Amino acid sequence: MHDSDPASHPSVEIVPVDRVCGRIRPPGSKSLTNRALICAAFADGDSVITGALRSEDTEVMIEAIRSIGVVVEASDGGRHLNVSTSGRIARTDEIPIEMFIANSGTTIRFLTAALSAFGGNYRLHGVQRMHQRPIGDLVDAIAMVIDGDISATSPSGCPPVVMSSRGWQSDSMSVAGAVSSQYLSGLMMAAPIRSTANSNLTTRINVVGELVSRPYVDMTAEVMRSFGSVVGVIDDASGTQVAVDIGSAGYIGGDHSIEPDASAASYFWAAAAITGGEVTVEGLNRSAMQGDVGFVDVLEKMGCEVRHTDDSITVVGRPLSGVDVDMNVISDTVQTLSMVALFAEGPTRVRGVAHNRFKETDRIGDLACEIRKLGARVDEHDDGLTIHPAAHLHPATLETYHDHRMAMSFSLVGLRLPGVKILNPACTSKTYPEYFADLERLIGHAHRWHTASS
Ligand SMILES: O=C(O)C1=C[C@@H](OP(=O)(O)O)[C@@H](O)[C@H](O)C1
Ligand SMILES: C=C(OP(=O)(O)O)C(=O)O
Repeated sequence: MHDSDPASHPSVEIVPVDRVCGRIRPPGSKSLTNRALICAAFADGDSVITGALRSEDTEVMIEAIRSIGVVVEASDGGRHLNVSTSGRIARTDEIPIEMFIANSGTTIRFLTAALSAFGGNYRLHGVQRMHQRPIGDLVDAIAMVIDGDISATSPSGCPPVVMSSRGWQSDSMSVAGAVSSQYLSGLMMAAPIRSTANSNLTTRINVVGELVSRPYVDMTAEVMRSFGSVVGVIDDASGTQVAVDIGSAGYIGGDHSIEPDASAASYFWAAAAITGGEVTVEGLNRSAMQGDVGFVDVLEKMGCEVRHTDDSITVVGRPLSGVDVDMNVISDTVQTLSMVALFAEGPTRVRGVAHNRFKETDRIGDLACEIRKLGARVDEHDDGLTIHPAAHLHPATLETYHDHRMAMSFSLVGLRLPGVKILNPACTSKTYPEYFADLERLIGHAHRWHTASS
């Protein structure tokens, strides 16, 4: 193991820096990689995915589709994927195929929907936390259309998911969207799989009630279109109800390139913001498919200067003021923003993210708990939190709750405050195994890796 390999160290301490300045291209988007893998796995013809993310969340997706006969060949450190299905993908109606999906929400939600449309016997399970993360609304939606049985077997409708399916037998379905948008995205991507098998009709999916994290649904539609699908996302006149129509055409294999991950980029933009530095993230622009590029708009509102080009977004740190912001559509960046808030003048109120309690950990309660250890006051609300910056923050040893975004966010405080130790830094492997190495390269010096946890 390498000296600075997070896996060999129970904690890491970031050595503060004056100003973070530089350019960086984060690894490929998790959300785009896993969508492309689903579409490619069920496509007619082979696909090539370039710029893909290699991390735990994409590896569990790749292993799962391999288990139904899809051939995935990785090269260039996992960034280049050849996905081949022709004549190999098999549906088994006998022994259930076991799929281990660790704690990847996208993988379990997208696959549950896709496999229910494809048909066969499956059991999808993960780590302990995955068995506490909801999937009941998706399972209920599928139960209404499946020719077969599906259930979520942990209390409160959580995985493992067990299903025995001969496909869908309806062209119309409804799903709730208040807990996660991944249910709708999963059903959307499943529709062409079912269409090729069973139907020449358009599939209509109605969203019942609120839909969180909306940009991910538009991303799903865009990726599907790039695989030949005809998709319409329809907002009613009041702007509160969403429905999706998906044409009967199946997926067609082809070449797809993946944008750098915008949620991962948020840490680097925030590093510029809190140190008065200047960081350019390459490979992203205002019209990226990922809604999380909108994080820079919040930094701009706090006082930063933001510059956009066709192939980059730069943040220049300036004196920061607190904001009152609804982060429903960019909820993966709440932890990043909370760290920026600690260095702003005046409080920051984050709204609209009640669904953050259902992610890798409770990203409201657990986040508040760790921020308080640094000496700041935090009010916890049902839908978010208010952070009151303290005149003097103090060093602390911070828990990460097996949540990659906790570890990556806490590294930001370490850029300004000596003595911040982050426990279990290896948890960034869920979406960004090289995070600490990339941060080191950007700031130009090494972190202190600890062999004891405190
Ligand atoms: O569809 C996706 O790729 C994602 C949707 C979001 O989840 P929710 O819809 O549960 O908010 C986001 O938090 C997750 O990291 C990725
Ligand atoms: C919430 C996340 O992931 P998922 O829901 O895909 O596990 C995340 O990456 O922040």
